[in-house]
Amino acid sequence: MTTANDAGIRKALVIGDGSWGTALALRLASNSIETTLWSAFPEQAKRIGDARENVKFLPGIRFPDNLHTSADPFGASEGVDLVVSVVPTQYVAQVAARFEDALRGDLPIVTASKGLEIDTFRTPSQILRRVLGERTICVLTGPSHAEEVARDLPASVVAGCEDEDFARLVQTAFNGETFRVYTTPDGYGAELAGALKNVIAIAAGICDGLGLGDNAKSALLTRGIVEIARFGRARGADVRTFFGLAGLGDLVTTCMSQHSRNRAVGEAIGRGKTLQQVLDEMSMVAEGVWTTKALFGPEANEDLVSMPIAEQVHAVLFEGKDPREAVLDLMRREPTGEMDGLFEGLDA
Ligand SMILES: NC(=O)c1ccc[n+]([C@@H]2O[C@H](COP(=O)([O-])OP(=O)(O)OC[C@H]3O[C@@H](n4cnc5c(N)ncnc54)[C@H](O)[C@@H]3O)[C@@H](O)[C@H]2O)c1
Ligand SMILES: O=P(O)(O)OC[C@H](O)CO
Repeated sequence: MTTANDAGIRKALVIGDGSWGTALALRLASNSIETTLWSAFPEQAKRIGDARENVKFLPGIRFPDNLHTSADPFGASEGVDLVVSVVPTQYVAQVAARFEDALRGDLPIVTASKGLEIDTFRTPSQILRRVLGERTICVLTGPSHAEEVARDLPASVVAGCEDEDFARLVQTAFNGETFRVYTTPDGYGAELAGALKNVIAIAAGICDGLGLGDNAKSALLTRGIVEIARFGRARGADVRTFFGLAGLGDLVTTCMSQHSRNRAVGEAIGRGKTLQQVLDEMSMVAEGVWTTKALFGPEANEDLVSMPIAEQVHAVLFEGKDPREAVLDLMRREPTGEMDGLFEGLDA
């Protein structure tokens, strides 16, 4: 099997020192790539470097010798073969701007953020292209909680890029015995699926918080995937992507996992907390909150297809609707066909 070094990847930069950036940096380092984990905050870069562990966002995992830390965009970018952006979506633009002069013009980028920019409805890839200029971008996404990946528990993800050579390079860079990477040309669909599943995960958490049982949660997941796939199709994504690792796979993990921040936000709200109370208690990001907002912002509404679950999540999070009322409103809707409009006109 071709190794990352055989494929010419010897030095990597991971932008973003959260739990997922750290887990991905560890993954690259374990594939014998000299890796730098870049932090937006110098004191945090120093703290991680001194402790040889990301005590704040991924405690308990010791850094190997080939994993370095930095808060300097120029030093961190020097001589790198691979750049990975893992910044919470609302900060991608401002962080990318700090790398504008440091990253040479044609260097492709991997993005592993899962969200949508609130005011613009841009995906992380679109934000990166806008700030750093037109270039090849590969989306790395799928069911992958950092806490498990960092402990080398088996996981599978997908590397999505129209440039299939780059998707294969990314596959080689990250692939390993406990981390199996597939490729797909539908990077846009994979990125949309990864963002939208978080909205459904908040709804799943609300279900948990209200104690609605397993039938309700299964129904929610199944209707959730139909809903986000329909939206993806309307936006030009390949509907099949939503039934792969980036969509269904990640939806199941996020809706079921005790690690999921999005599910946890929903659960706390289902138990009676307000969104503000929940966010005040969190140091990590729950992207679904902002993606829900983006879905109902001016840039998304234009071709918003029917998204009944997302609509109710939006009403609960941002309009103070009682979650029990939201569930009732979902159940009282006019009965419809199960897959209406989803696969019409597609080849068998
Ligand atoms: N955690 C996971 O298991 C996981 C898995 C897959 C994808 N993701 C995605 O990865 C992205 C990063 O999430 P995470 O879980 O690594 O983060 P995190 O919640 O663990 O940590 C928060 C991150 O935000 C950064 N941050 C806070 N304020 C900032 C600011 N003003 N400017 C720039 N950065 C700031 C922090 O430095 C830190 O890197 C998200 O889009 C998330 O959806 C996370
Ligand atoms: O903890 P969450 O809810 O942000 O989910 C993290 C990942 O997207 C799971 O694949």
